[in-house]
Amino acid sequence: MQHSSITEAPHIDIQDMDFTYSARVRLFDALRWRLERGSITGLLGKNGAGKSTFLRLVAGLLQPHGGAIYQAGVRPGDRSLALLQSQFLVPDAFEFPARSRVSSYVKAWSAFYPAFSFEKFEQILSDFQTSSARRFGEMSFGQQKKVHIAFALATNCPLLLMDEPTNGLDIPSKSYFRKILGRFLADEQSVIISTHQVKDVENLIDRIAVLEGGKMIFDQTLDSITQQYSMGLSTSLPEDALYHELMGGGYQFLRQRREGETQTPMQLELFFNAILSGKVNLTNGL
Ligand SMILES: Nc1ncnc2c1ncn2[C@@H]1O[C@H](COP(=O)(O)OP(=O)(O)OP(=O)(O)O)[C@@H](O)[C@H]1O
Repeated sequence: MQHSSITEAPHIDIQDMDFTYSARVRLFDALRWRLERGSITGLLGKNGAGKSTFLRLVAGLLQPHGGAIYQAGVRPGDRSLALLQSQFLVPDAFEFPARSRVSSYVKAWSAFYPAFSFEKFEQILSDFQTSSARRFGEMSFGQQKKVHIAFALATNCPLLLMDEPTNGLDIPSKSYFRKILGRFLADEQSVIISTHQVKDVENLIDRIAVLEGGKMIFDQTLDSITQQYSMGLSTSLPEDALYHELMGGGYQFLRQRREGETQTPMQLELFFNAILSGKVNLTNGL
């Protein structure tokens, strides 16, 4: 059902969405998911789980074949001007015009985004040690990706969708990426970052959503996960471990948090592997 008030509607509301690229393979099957405003969500899933497709559906670049998607109460597939001005997708693959200078490209395209901040754009590019005086044709893929990320943040759109944004970034730039998002996002903005490189989004995201087998099989905030579960390293395997991995001479384990026990830090990769192992019945938050 379409929401009557845009401000009351969840930021994203996906109702029994089906999607398929071919008659043989159904990629999403009655997928349900809701996202309230103001979080940085890590959209996790194995290669081919459908993360890029999911972001394109949320952005309205693809249409669901069954069910419905609402973004702030409206269907993104209708591509209304108000919706296009309120979201920005950083795709995994892109091509900028090689002969254009970054500055002239940004001047032209920023006109579509009423809240665009040139100051923010220049600041982020400078933090990334990249200059808007350069032509795209002279820049590496990673440098062009930095322009895309800087542009996305400078739009000040309420919804930012980023498909594997750290692909192509070197190690210092990955760390800058995390700092920049922490520094330049407003509280009410929502960001969805898809990745299969879980470590890249550690200490950045505040919730995780996991795509697997055509559904969103898990969605919870990191805080609620660490309230329920303890993660750590031990030379002997705790009896109550729900999941473990061998690590050096010991075990990296996940178990239910015991009463009164201090919360342990989130170990994203371990937790993601535990979800995908299918061996543990974690509270999925859905
Ligand atoms: N345009 C297309 N036509 C047909 N099949 C496609 C198309 N795009 C993607 N697929 C298939 O849909 C599935 C999901 O692809 P998608 O790129 O959305 O996954 P992903 O989770 O983003 O993968 P990765 O982590 O490898 O980037 C894959 O099996 C892929 O082969």
